[in-house]
Amino acid sequence: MQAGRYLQQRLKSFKYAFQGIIAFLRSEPHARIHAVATVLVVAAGFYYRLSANQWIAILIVTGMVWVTEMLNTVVEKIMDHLSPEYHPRVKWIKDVAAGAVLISALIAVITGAVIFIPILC
Ligand SMILES: Nc1ncnc2c1ncn2[C@@H]1O[C@H](COP(=O)(O)OP(=O)(O)OP(=O)(O)O)[C@@H](O)[C@H]1O
Repeated sequence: MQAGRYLQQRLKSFKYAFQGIIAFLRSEPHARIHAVATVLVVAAGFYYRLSANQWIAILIVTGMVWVTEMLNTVVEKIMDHLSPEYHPRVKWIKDVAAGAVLISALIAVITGAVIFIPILC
């Protein structure tokens, strides 16, 4: 009985998490750009038969970009909700969150270049 209830709760949590991913994809144009980029990179990975290590690198940096972008969006929404008017502290919070996205995107681009440039040249 207890185990059944526990499992039901976990399944509900998964459902809410999936609803969050769908909400993010629906409402954020950035998310759709990431989705297209992810599909292209994965297709290129299969086409060029990447090694296991190359796949691991691609998956880690791709995941990093998605996670930082989603958390950055959450930070923006929280701040817009709590403090819609201009405030230097809000600027700091949003800029640092955007900086996290920029770092993950730069690392992803560099990793992609390290993997795909030797294959293409
Ligand atoms: N309430 C605010 N107070 C101070 N600065 C803000 C505020 N809102 C936005 N900013 C500044 O504007 C920048 C962009 O904020 P915004 O919330 O529009 O994000 P964005 O990157 O344009 O996101 P999106 O494109 O998803 O709307 C922030 O990084 C910050 O420098």
